[in-house]
Amino acid sequence: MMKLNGPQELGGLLLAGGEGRRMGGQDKGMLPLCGQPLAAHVLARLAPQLGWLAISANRSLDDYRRFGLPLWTDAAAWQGMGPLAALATTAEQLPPHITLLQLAPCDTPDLPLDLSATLVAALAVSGADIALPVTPQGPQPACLLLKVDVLASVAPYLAGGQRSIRGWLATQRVVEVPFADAAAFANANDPATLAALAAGRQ
Ligand SMILES: Nc1nc2c(ncn2[C@@H]2O[C@H](COP(=O)(O)OP(=O)(O)OP(=O)(O)O)[C@@H](O)[C@H]2O)c(=O)[nH]1
Repeated sequence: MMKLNGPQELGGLLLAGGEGRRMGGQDKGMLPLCGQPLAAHVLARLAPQLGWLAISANRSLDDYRRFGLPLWTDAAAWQGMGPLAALATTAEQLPPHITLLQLAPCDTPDLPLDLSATLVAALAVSGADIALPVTPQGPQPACLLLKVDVLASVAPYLAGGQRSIRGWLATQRVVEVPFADAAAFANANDPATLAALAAGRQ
């Protein structure tokens, strides 16, 4: 069982429900990196930062269940609509004591260990509702931190025919938070990047 050492009200959601087209349709979170599934690496980076953690996945459910965390699939109404489908579903599943939610994709094994604390601090000083990490390579929307109140706006956004997480962010109060280390956000979207991450660990 994973040790969750962060503040009680700070939850996290591992986004693992994508189709992995650039990875030939494989379930990225379950691909091995140094003998462990990619998702296990991400969860190990997140758990010390958070008080609660859940997984959003649409296949390999028996494998994801082994992490011993709450697990749900995208609601039928939002299937195939991308990461916002996970958020629309999560809005209905979150325990009430969670007020802040950290997102992370299942394919970023080197996330900063101060990711959530940095984003929480930025939210507090800015008065924004969402803290968006920005590295020298650009914004990292799959790693944002949000106040759970904003989740209520996701289902209407999807119902209006839109799917883009960047488009949804444009409707929200967002503070951009710089992270200098782009490599910490490297994600194994395709076989070459996964191979490079593996080579970097040898
Ligand atoms: N729950 C859920 N998660 C998703 C969905 N689409 C993408 N994700 C997750 O969101 C994160 C970012 O998405 P991408 O990196 O584009 O992943 P992907 O869609 O599997 O990959 P490509 O098909 O190659 O674009 C990944 O961790 C995905 O697993 C979805 O429809 N539902």
